[in-house]
Amino acid sequence: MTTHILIIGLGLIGGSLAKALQRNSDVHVAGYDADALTARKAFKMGIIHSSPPSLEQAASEADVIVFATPVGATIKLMEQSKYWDLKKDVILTDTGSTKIQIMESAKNLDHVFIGGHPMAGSHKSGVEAAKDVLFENAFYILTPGDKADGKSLQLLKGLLVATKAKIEVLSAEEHDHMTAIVSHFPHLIAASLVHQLDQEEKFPFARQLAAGGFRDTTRIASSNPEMWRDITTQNNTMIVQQLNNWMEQMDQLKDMLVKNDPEPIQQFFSHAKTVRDELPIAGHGAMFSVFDLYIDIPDVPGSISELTGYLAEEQISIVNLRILETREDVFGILVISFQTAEDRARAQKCISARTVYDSYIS
Ligand SMILES: NC(=O)C1=CN([C@@H]2O[C@H](COP(=O)(O)OP(=O)(O)OC[C@H]3O[C@@H](n4cnc5c(N)ncnc54)[C@H](O)[C@@H]3O)[C@@H](O)[C@H]2O)C=CC1
Ligand SMILES: O=C(O)C(=O)Cc1ccc(O)cc1
Repeated sequence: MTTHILIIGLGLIGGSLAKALQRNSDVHVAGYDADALTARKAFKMGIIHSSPPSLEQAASEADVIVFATPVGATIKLMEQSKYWDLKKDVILTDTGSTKIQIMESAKNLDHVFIGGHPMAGSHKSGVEAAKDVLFENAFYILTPGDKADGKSLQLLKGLLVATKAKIEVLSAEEHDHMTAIVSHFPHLIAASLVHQLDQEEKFPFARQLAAGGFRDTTRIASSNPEMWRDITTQNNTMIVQQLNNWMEQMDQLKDMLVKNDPEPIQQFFSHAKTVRDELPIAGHGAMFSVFDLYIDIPDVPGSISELTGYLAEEQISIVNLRILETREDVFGILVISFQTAEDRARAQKCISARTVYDSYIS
């Protein structure tokens, strides 16, 4: 029997999920977006099987409904869904980055709601950025509501196997506490570092100097501002708690810097390095899994296309490609990201066999 899935919101996450869920046999994936052009694009790109004109009609035919909208819109849609004519056994779920407020809102619904958060993504948004491999090896958190039973949870988990994500069940509180630390608060710090650069008036040239470290640390400041407004206002209490801890730590850091004693300063960096270096590597417990390969390439026209050409010939797929702007001399560092460790190992072998460039894993 065909399982009818409706995805509401066809941006980066809804589009990627739609693509991945299509891998299931006997599913029909319908997609709806408030922006009609986005829905049309998603249909043309083959991301969804159908693009129904009426949300309520599509919802009434669905066995599973996924809210993949910004979390503010998700809460509004959940409220509206009370007035939709839904199937009795429908499973409602979402992809939002926050969970406490969404699960609070779910308590008012008459149907099963299982909160969801695929913990992979990027600073990009929109249907054009959707990829069926986005969630592979990433954690996919589920927070079942009080009406969810073993059967509904199993059904949803079964469909999500197609994403190749690692599914974990957590409480909404556990989820929001941990994501505040590893995801939400870092976005605020990244944005605040960029603000600090923007306020630099004496040396406007500093922007040109903003190189590797600054760019790495602030990449996520390029994320969608509306999405992060909603996340920050919903997970506000946990984020403010993080900010309080951070400010306490900054006071200690300031004291240490005013004393300017080299020993504790080195200790500060050394402890951070140890913890950072011991973080689980991508694909083995990390939130966002990409497998980066660093390649020293000469700064001459054609070197990137030469490399990517070799990888294409050996049918090794690339997820992302960037240049670390760290140097002023003749060599640059090209960072190529792969979906799996196996792809990265094959790429390294291919590069060492076919070029003279040094490649390494950080
Ligand atoms: N961007 C990321 O890296 C990640 C985002 N998330 C969460 O997933 C959700 C979606 O995020 P993205 O796909 O990145 O956003 P997006 O901005 O790429 O896509 C959101 C889509 O929802 C549509 N939309 C907005 N309001 C709507 C409404 N009322 N009805 C129907 N469609 C509506 C928009 O037109 C847009 O196409 C958010 O809740 C976000 O917190 C979760 C994991 C990662
Ligand atoms: O680009 C990045 O590294 C991200 O931070 C992506 C991201 C954004 C929101 C989430 O809820 C989960 C992952």
